Amino acid sequence: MSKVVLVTGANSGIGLALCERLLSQIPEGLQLCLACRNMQRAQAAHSALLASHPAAQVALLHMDTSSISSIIRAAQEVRLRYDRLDYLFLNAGIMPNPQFDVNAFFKGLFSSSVITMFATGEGILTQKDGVTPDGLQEVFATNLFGHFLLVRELEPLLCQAGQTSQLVWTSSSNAHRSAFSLEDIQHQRGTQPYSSSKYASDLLSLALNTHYNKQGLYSSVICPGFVMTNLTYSILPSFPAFLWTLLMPIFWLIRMFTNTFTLTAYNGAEALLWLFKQKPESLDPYVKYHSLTSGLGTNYTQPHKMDIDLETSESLYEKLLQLESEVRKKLMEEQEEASCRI
Ligand SMILES: NC(=O)C1=CN([C@@H]2O[C@H](COP(=O)(O)OP(=O)(O)OC[C@H]3O[C@@H](n4cnc5c(N)ncnc54)[C@H](OP(=O)(O)O)[C@@H]3O)[C@@H](O)[C@H]2O)C=CC1
Ligand SMILES: CC(C)=CCC[C@@H](C)[C@H]1CC[C@H]2C3=C(CC[C@]12C)[C@@]1(C)CCC(=O)C[C@@H]1CC3
Repeated sequence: MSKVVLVTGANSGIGLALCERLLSQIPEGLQLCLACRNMQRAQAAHSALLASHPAAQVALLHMDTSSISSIIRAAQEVRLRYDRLDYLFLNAGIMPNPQFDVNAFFKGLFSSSVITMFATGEGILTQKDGVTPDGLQEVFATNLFGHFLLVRELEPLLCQAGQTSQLVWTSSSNAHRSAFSLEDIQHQRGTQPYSSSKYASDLLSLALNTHYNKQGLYSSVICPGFVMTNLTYSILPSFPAFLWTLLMPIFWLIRMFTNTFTLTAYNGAEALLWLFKQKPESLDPYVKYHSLTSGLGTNYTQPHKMDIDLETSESLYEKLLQLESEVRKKLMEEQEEASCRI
């Protein structure tokens, strides 16, 4: 039976590396669907995948995870195209306008928390968030809420009698409880929307397990480690990509002390691939699966307990359901208004 796999943010970085690795390891019986916001980049990714795997079944889907109407349209299209969905990789993510605190970085270098700093980026990164045309905070909408809505829209495919499906969230070691507040789930008031959105995805994954396991749907989270991708290049904007490459020897050295420096998208996708091969019933909903690379360059996956609890995850879930019904109502009103005008 052919497995249907949908990957958001599949045109670059970790998402694209996952697709490449899946096609290499599972050459037959895979239907890949690349869900991307930029169709030109999606087409380039499609061509690259087909160049190395000419017989592969790879389809493209336009999806902007920050836009409610785009998610609803894309999900409709998925329901028309496929009669099952085995894996949904919720990978698209942004970290807009990152601010790198150089002082905190140098202080951190000579402190006892130097390893934590390199492993999680804690204390050295903030971001300036924006607002989407739907009126949502951009990071929240892109990284979390759009994906939540997607899962809800694809429920009929994901929760079918007699089969299991897996959701896999690309979370981060930068997901900190301290950045998240139930009173401000969109992180309108803080300066760490990225960390907040990733912590929220850890919580949401737990809640989805609570509500959907009985229907055969399982959710897990991974951390790819520190990977050099478009997202990380933007952290030091005045630092062109080739200069990052020049830093590679330093990064390899740091990897001797923290195996979280996976560095390449191929390595970062390790835990995603590992999860693909697991029986979802055997996974621990309180655990984040980390892609790690040893000093000698060996890739492996390691589980780490997350700093999450059931009560907070349930409260977040309730709030997301509430927001979902609000945005759906608003969308209906807008559609009615538009049809009246015609
Ligand atoms: N790199 C790292 O060190 C780490 C990354 N992560 C997470 O890994 C995931 C992948 O990021 P990474 O590969 O590093 O970075 P990339 O920037 O290479 O990939 C991000 C992908 O998400 C897509 N995307 C962004 N916004 C949207 C949107 N609104 N709708 C649809 N797609 C969108 C991008 O599309 P486009 O090309 O159009 O921008 C791109 O394909 C993210 O969730 C990130 O938070 C987690 C921990 C560490
Ligand atoms: C020598 C030198 C210039 C080191 C680079 C320092 C920092 C730019 C990186 C050290 C740890 C990195 C890291 C991330 C971004 C870049 C660093 C802060 C992330 C926050 C990127 C996004 C994530 O989801 C987690 C990463 C953790 C580690």
